[in-house]
Amino acid sequence: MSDPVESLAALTIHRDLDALDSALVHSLAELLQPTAIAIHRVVGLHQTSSRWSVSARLGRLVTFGRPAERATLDDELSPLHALPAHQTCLETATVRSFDAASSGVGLDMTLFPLGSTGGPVAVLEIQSHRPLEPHEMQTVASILRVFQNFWNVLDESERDTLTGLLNRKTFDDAFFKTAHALPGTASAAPGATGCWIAVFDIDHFKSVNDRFGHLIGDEVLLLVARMLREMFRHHDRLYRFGGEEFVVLLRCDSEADASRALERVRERMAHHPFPQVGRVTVSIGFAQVLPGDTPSTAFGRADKAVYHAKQTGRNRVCSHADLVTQGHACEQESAVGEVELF
Ligand SMILES: Nc1nc2c(ncn2[C@@H]2O[C@H](COP(=O)(O)OP(=O)(O)OP(=O)(O)O)[C@@H](O)[C@H]2O)c(=O)[nH]1
Repeated sequence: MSDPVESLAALTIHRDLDALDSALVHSLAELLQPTAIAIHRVVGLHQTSSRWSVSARLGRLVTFGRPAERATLDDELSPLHALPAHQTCLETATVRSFDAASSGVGLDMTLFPLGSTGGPVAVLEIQSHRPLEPHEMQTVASILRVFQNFWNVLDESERDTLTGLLNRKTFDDAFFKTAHALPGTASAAPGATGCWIAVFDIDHFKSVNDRFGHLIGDEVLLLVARMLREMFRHHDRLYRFGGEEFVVLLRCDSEADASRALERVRERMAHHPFPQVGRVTVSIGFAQVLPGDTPSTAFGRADKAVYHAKQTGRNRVCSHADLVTQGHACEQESAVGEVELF
């Protein structure tokens, strides 16, 4: 077993949550030399719609007697009950160990709950040809305590305090990661889907504050954020950019798919009875993220489209591509460096 202190030092170099999960998996793999190791995170807001998503994995992880695939779309992720031992580990927040005969995967398997401030949110799975020794279990538990504290600090720094959505500060990094993996780019993964950026702006929000007060205004912002989380897939990234403006990075196959998803959100919002306030509508502008875009060029196009939606009646979804076709905007707005970086 290599040095646990070195493992902790390697972990705490990272400032990115995805990288932190991978670093944990790598550190523990070096320490324990297991057959496979993975972190299963719970995604989705509600018990019924929650699913497992493998956020980091090393080795040939076996589930149900076959290698696990890293699924990318919500529909392809397993519901919680598909991994009953993992679900119990999560719900009881206890470490669970299985020998090769009882694990269901033909190997020894140990499951550790991973918590956040609100309770367990993930399970660390270690598969090996031998049971973990008591001193190894103790070392893993200690590393996980540091990992979780560090994860919580990073997670909090990436989120908007009112809504819990990602904050603007984290947008650029996520944008560049997405833009570098777009279909047609050198680093695109096989089967990569396109990406659209959408800007949501609540209509006449000042009048909500003026008529009902800031507390009710905040409540509206919270409800809008929750509806966005419910209506987008877990791999779509949701941001509050401040005030009543929200931004979504949306993975879709086509402009028509993006438009349909956004139209669904607009419509649901417009029909939702907001307590005390009644009807609240949003204007939405969207644009395809193109290879070579910077965060500001892509945002600038979506922002132009949302401005058009406001000018033409609000409670509308407008595409920048349509503005170009109709002569309200020009394609050159995609040129890198044309819009100032924020
Ligand atoms: N309650 C609350 N209000 C906020 C917050 N941040 C910004 N606001 C308010 O959001 C309002 C935004 O108003 P405007 O930018 O004039 O836009 P609008 O009234 O939504 O009008 P349109 O966008 O043109 O439909 C302002 O009154 C801000 O004070 C917040 O965190 N909480």
